[in-house]
Amino acid sequence: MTAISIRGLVKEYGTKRAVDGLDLDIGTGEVFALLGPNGAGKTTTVEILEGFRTRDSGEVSVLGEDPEKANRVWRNRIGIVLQSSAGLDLLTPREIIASTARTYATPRAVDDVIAAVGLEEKADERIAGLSGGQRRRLDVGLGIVGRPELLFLDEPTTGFDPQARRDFWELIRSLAAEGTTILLTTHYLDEAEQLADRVGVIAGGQLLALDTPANLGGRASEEATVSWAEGGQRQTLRTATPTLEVRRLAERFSGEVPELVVSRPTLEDTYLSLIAPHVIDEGAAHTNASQEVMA
Ligand SMILES: Nc1ncnc2c1ncn2[C@@H]1O[C@H](COP(=O)(O)OP(=O)(O)OP(=O)(O)O)[C@@H](O)[C@H]1O
Repeated sequence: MTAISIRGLVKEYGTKRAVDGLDLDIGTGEVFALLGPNGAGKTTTVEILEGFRTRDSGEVSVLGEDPEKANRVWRNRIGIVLQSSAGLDLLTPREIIASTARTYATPRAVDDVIAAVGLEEKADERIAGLSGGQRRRLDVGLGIVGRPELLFLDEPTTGFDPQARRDFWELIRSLAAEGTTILLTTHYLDEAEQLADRVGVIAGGQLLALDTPANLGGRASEEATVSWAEGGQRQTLRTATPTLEVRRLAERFSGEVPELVVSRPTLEDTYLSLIAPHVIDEGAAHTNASQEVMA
């Protein structure tokens, strides 16, 4: 079952090709993360899927309909997280969630939405008094109140503190467990790794890579780096068999290997090397932070 199907999608702004022949299928119930540098074409693609922008060519099907021709019934089956609470400072979260709920045939209970986005303590206070992260949670609440089959989340956790991000990830996991299909754009690689079944990397309006977070760009089969301290220096070797190397080291040291670290390329390393040829700011593309796994 396919929730979203895209074939040969093209969108131009004047002479600028923002989306350049994109093909992509997203399955029903899948959590899919669209990654890419600024200007890659993510928002354009997502807004075409939401029916907010027209395309120049290509075929698009979202929940079985062409978004350009879709009606209100279709719109009620999708959830979009917008800056919906902006300009509503005098209302409370409970009031705006309740009034939004009334526009749907089978909405979630207002208290359930408030609890799902962790706004119990702020539910009856004016929106003017909410922090940036709390407003964003309210926006997410408004996006899920209609029990959408498909939820679009555009950079959902920008401005969240670390605990709020983790709470939000739990919310997304519970929505996914209920069978909601989720299309997420994010600049946080850890968010994609935590949430997504698959990730797609786009740059210049084209799909560069499509895989599970663990396998993206052949990451799972990349060599590991083993390093340790010896003779007052840091020793490093790259190997396809890190367990064997660690065992050899353990035998040589007769036990604990000093300051042993085994690391593999992180999703961020792989992502940055995929997009490097497409990014003008070369310096930013050569960061090489490796995830360290203590063996
Ligand atoms: N309304 C518009 N008019 C003209 N050009 C546009 C318009 N919207 C987007 N673009 C251009 O199209 C390209 C893709 O933009 P888009 O917003 O889809 O990228 P993005 O991947 O969402 O970027 P970001 O991560 O910065 O949000 C960019 O070069 C952008 O300048």
